[in-house]
Amino acid sequence: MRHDALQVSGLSTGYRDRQIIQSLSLPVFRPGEVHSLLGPNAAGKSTLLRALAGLQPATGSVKLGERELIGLSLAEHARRVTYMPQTLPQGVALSVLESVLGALQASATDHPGDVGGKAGHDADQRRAVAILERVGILHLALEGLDHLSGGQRQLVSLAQSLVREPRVLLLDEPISALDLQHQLRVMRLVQELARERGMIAIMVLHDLQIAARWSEGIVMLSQGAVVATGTPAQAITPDTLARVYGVQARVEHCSRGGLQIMVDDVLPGALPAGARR
Ligand SMILES: Nc1ncnc2c1ncn2[C@@H]1O[C@H](COP(=O)(O)OP(=O)(O)OP(=O)(O)O)[C@@H](O)[C@H]1O
Repeated sequence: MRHDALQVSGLSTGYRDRQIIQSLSLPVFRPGEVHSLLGPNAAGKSTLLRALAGLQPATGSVKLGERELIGLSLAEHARRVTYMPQTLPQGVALSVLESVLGALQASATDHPGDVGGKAGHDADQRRAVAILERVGILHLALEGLDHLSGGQRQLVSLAQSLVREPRVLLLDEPISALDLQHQLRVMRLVQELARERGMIAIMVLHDLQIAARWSEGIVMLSQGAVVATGTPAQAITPDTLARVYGVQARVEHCSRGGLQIMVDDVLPGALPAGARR
């Protein structure tokens, strides 16, 4: 297994008529770590993840170890970085197991040593079943994707990403549709897999409390720019919450190392978070 760090520097990206992120640099992401990307609506979080995944044009540098990812073909990029989108596409007539197998086979070139034929097929089946089991949805294996609830679809999307065993996993609001128990299970699973595989996980979250509990590092983004980085305690402070979200908040440090975040009010004169000033 390769254990390379991810280094983002001078990254710019946006859409045809509008630059969203301008020359953004981030602290190094190390193998085995979980990081959270926070910020208000429209801050540019998804745009940044999609640029890191090679899904939209960008300039600057995104290096995994010594390898520059910007400019790689989509297939080459996808061999190293997997992006879990906010939603699964609708109208796909596949079972859960078939969709996870499909995700694995689409990444077949990641594993050039893999055997083909029946042995290869059996190995893929075992791998898909194993990931369904770890995500806790093996009982849904033969269910059609279009018969699933929103939360179940989100778990399938996670399984499709994890089965590819990427070196960098980018998750866009992976727990937004999940109940409390599933939120905890998913965060724990991502942390475990990051450590087991030496994978770098970067996720967009809106729940600051969860981000603080499960992340080694935080990146706080506002209007396409980095406002704060560091450990949860360094990055999530009353000052950064006021600047980024326009709220008056208290942050208390718990004895078990977590943060307790209490939002008391919207600051007087604050624009809706994310609105351009
Ligand atoms: N396909 C697109 N074409 C043009 N502009 C876009 C496109 N997608 C997003 N944007 C714009 O880019 C900006 C950043 O959007 P982005 O989706 O990255 O924000 P975000 O931080 O992920 O927000 P949220 O928390 O609401 O999901 C927004 O102003 C949005 O309108």
